[in-house]
Amino acid sequence: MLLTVVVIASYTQGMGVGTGTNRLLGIRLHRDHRQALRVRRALLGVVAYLMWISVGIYLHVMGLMRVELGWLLSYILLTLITNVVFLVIIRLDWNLRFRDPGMTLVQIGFGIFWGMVLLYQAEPVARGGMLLIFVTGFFFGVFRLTTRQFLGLTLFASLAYASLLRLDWNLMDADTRQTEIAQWLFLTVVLIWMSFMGGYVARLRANLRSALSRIEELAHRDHLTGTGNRRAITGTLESALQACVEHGGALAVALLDLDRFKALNDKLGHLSGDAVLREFVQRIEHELRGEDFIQGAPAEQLGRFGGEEFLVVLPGSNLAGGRAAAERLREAIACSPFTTEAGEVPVTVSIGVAEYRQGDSPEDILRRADRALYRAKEAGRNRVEVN
Ligand SMILES: Nc1nc2c(ncn2[C@@H]2O[C@H](COP(=O)(O)OP(=O)(O)OP(=O)(O)O)[C@@H](O)[C@H]2O)c(=O)[nH]1
Repeated sequence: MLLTVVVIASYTQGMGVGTGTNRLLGIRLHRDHRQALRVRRALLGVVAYLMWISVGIYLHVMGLMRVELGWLLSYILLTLITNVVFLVIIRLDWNLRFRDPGMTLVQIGFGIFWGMVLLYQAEPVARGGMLLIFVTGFFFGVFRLTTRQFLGLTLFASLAYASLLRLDWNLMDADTRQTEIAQWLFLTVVLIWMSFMGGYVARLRANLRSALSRIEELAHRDHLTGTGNRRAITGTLESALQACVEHGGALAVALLDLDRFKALNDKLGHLSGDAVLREFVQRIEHELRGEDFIQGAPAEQLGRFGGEEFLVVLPGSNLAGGRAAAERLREAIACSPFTTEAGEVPVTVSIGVAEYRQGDSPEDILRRADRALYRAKEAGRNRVEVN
């Protein structure tokens, strides 16, 4: 009963209504998103087995199975145990040690095995219809398996069915033999076709995944300097603020603005200005190296906020720590001239620092950093001010 509830919860989640259902039932499939997906897929496998078992029960009632009820009950028990083992492996994260953590090949392999066992015990007259359901098990591989893996499974299924016919050969009359051979051929042809389709879909999926990650990369990266863009650094700031709200702790931000950059552009040209921006980012990133973790996850710590304005998020730093870090950054820029096509050029930066105060929104802390930056400019530039 519980299994059925879990299966339905996972199934409805797959249809987009499950988050609520699972929350309602107090079921959390897995703390890790990818593992939760694998649990969900394994549970969908259980649905497929339940369908298959229903077929077995129906055929038994109709007198089309060659076995007793006890055999059928043992079969049901063993297939469910197989599924529970897969679920436990995923829940305990043991699957992460395998080359394919989704265990797609193995799960389909077991599906074929158990499918064949039931097919063998069915009267030949029922097998044609059963094969229709049997091939649905292959759909689980459509998103994962390569054509070669699919063909391997096809060979396995085709040989298994051929062996089944061989075992039954002497019990069959001539008509049944003809029908069975035709069914075996159709099964093999359909599975070969599915192998190529499945491989094609898997390739499409891989292409889509790499295109998506490229788009994601582009959406978060500043084209000129290669650092995070405003969207990325704002995301970092929001996560860092959230971490402060949830776990306490300090947080400082530093708003950096290159000094008299317009004059530099006017004097040396825009291309040299661009080169300065790139070197600026390199120097700052070099200084920040090894500090880019928020709540244990890697995060973009520097981002281009506007034209020649950059934001640095300093998780764990209070105002004094933020000021010290900002001083280091200022010094890293002012310590030696920058190299451009037009020659070496001295560059300085003004920095405004603010720390997190309880109840701050991202805008609040940024507003205070901006005020401090304004004061740094007013006080003569190439300096750090805090607010
Ligand atoms: N080369 C280059 N220049 C840029 C880029 N983005 C913004 N700028 C220039 O940065 C300059 C910023 O000028 P202002 O806002 O007047 O500031 P500033 O000259 O740095 O003066 P202060 O900030 O007061 O020290 C403008 O001339 C922009 O054209 C860019 O991607 N490349």
